Amino acid sequence: MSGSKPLYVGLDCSTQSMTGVVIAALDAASSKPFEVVASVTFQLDARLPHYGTIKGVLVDGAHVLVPSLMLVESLDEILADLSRAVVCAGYSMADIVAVSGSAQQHTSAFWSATALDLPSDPALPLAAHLAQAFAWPHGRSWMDATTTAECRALEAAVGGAQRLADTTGSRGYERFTGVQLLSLKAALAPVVRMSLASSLLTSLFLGAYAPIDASDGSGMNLMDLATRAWAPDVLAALEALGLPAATLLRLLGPAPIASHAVLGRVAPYFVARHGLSPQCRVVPFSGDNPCTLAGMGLAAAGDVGISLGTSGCLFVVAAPEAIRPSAEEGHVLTNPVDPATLMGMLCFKNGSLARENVRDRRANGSWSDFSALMAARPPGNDGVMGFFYLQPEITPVVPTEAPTARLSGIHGFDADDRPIDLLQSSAAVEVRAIVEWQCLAMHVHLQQLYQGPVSRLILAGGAAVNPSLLETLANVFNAPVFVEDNRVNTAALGGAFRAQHGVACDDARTYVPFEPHVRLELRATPKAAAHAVYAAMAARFPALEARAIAMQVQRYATP
Ligand SMILES: Nc1ncnc2c1ncn2[C@@H]1O[C@H](COP(=O)(O)OP(=O)(O)O)[C@@H](O)[C@H]1O
Ligand SMILES: O=C(CO)[C@@H](O)[C@H](O)COP(=O)(O)O
Repeated sequence: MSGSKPLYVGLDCSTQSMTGVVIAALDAASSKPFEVVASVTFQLDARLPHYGTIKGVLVDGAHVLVPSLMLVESLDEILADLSRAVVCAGYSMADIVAVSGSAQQHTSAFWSATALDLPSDPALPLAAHLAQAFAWPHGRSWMDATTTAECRALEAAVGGAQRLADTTGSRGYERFTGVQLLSLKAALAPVVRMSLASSLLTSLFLGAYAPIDASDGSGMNLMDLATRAWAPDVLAALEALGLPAATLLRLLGPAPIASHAVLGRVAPYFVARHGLSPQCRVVPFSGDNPCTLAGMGLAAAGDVGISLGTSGCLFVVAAPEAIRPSAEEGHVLTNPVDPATLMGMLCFKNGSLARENVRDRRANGSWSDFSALMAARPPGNDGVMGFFYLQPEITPVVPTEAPTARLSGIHGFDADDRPIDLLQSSAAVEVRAIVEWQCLAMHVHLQQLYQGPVSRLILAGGAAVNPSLLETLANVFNAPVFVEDNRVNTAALGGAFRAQHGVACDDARTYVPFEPHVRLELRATPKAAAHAVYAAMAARFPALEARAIAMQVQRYATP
């Protein structure tokens, strides 16, 4: 039976999980602009154990990899789950007007076939049919940090880190595609085309290699932020470093496409296998952070979005004249729902997995024990501060030639800034230290990227349910904390909004403003006394962070 309302699908293929959300657009008379009719999710490790991933990735020496077929299979699986949920809700998959979605940013896949060929038999799973379609079984994860030398070489070849940032929105970053491809330059012969995780999913839906969208394209160190085409001077610099521009352009495909474009209709395979309508439109997938921004409806000046997924990412929307890409840290990306504005972003790698490390060592693997330990110490931890580089960190950029893949360590300081061993402190001290460090790092580094006021924080991601984390963020930033009130994955919801927005733009044959009408729920409010404590800690933070990093660099330099 058809539910008769138009449906839009948003998927989110993140580091550890795959999620699907279906929304129904409601008519103008309704008090709500949309309703969530289905929402399904699974963990990649548990659902697809044959790929052997741990928390969504494979580690091979210093490299962090993602099996490309796992991404393919996760699409087939989530559509099967969604189709059951949609029918249960009284709708049909044929009611879906458009699909779009989000994927972990920067993660790559390398194709070997000249054209993407989907199964003609709908009974055949996608992954079985595409088993030979990739030049290598694994692409590089966004967590791969092995390309520090390539970052510095590209920056130098372009004319400096600031020049690369001014052109592409970011200085050289290890996980970005341009430097990753540079490190692979000697091995690229069998590769016909590369996709980001986002454009891989778009390609599957279309049944043909899809262009990369401009928002995920701005996280590659390859796209000119102003023209939204592949940057000629970066291509020339890469050629000078031994990666021919012709090879690169073959791999990348055409210039990035506007994130609100409709690229075509779903391939017949999805009609026959999953019951989608042959008229169902495909709007390009984008990165999970741009989609989270869309799902939060982040628009007002002073709104700061924070995604607490595997990584921790902050973002703000700014007019181009109000935000300058920095050679120090952070990224400027295009806004997936508004071509006239940009998205400033900071990313921290030591987010959820670092907290889990402390939870497992100190709190019996239990988030409620973790919160109880937090509550056992006062805000400010009596002056104790920690720095938890359990994996090579993205922010701040380490000012050294040392490969960041090898920099790691936990560093503690007492109230007088003397080094202490946090592993020897009480469980409560270490638990509070990691949470306060993460919140302070976000606050202090955001000020480097964005100097405007912060009127509210809007949170998303798996850890946005943790009350002690939300309370600490409110107190550190001195701002109320909100979450989107549908209690579904915000990146997937943003994908569904983007599918709907793409259709509106397609129907109007022009860009139309994005109006998500998101409703937010207040979850934490700042307390003046706690904020005063954190303001004093924020003042100590830069010098202690520099000391922590210097200790790591020294450790690396000492054989
Ligand atoms: N109650 C909780 N408190 C803190 N963190 C949590 C809690 N529940 C889940 N998480 C964190 O959420 C993370 C997963 O978030 P999610 O947004 O699903 O990740 P991704 O989108 O990167 O796959 C887990 O690694 C876990 O540490
Ligand atoms: O590298 C980045 C952003 O630049 C990460 O944020 C990835 O996009 C992974 O996202 P999550 O799985 O943590 O949501």
